[in-house]
Amino acid sequence: MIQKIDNATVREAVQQAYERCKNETGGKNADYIPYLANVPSTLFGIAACLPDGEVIAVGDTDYKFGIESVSKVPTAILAMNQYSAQEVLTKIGADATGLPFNSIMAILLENDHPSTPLVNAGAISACSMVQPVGDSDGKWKAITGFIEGLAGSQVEVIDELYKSETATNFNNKSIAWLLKNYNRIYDDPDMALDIYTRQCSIGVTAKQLATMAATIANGGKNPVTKQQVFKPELSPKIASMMATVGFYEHTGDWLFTTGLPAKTGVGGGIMGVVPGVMGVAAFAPPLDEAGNSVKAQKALAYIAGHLNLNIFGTTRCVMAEKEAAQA
Ligand SMILES: NC(=O)CC[C@H](N)C(=O)O
Repeated sequence: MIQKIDNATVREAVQQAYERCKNETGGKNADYIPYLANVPSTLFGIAACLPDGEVIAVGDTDYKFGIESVSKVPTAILAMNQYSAQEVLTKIGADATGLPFNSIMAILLENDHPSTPLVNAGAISACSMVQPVGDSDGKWKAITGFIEGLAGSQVEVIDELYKSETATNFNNKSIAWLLKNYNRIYDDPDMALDIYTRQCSIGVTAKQLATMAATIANGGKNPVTKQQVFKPELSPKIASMMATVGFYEHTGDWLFTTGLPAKTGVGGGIMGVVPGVMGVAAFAPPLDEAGNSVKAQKALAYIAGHLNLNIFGTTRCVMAEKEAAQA
């Protein structure tokens, strides 16, 4: 069955989600990265980006927060776009770990395999793959340029966050060197780790995350700038990775509840992709024990349920305007 929705229905759902969730007090800011502990816990914003380029935004959607693990998504797409989906599958993998994002045990259990670019190990490996190999500045330009293409606007590193992460990323150092031991780092390990740490420290707004998600949902074509950012065939590849591991050890619960491929970050952001339909995002710093924003999960779960966005559902949601424009 097809269910047509229009921009006004989405606006209403976003507003309702905001009202329903704004007083939610569960969770706690990440504190293993000192900067994140000090971000105001009451910040809350929701955004959706539609195929015609309209960005719906309610709450603190212009606040720049640390993108953190949501950055694993653009870098995974970039690596697939530069090489191929198959090569990323062979060199990194696409398996859910069912374990925390920074798990060393997952690498050992997967028999030397980073498993997926959407956990720390695979993300550091993906950073090592990004071309030009051996050129830190060139890699950084490729990554930030790619994120800007997806978001349709500029991004920059939050310096204080980058310093804070660099001073405390001992576990990630172990991951980078363990992967080097297994020949799963395809450039200098310290450089790959630095690129990873820097990409996690990029500041983004909920509006930018929603636009990034919409570009993925729209087959790599940014609905705001109309620029084709990556090969269309990579959209289902990245959406499947987000669906299988986007919430780490809570991924099954999330997917069961919402049916929405999405990716979280310990900065409090969540980016959700509704393939062929739209991008949604929410931001609120307090996290659950797996490192996923409590309020942002509630808000997006409400929107997904209300608009029938479940990709496993028997009712397929489509934008009415889009259909009319195509007719
Ligand atoms: N889940 C996350 O957002 C983790 C990102 C963080 N920079 C880390 O590597 O620990």
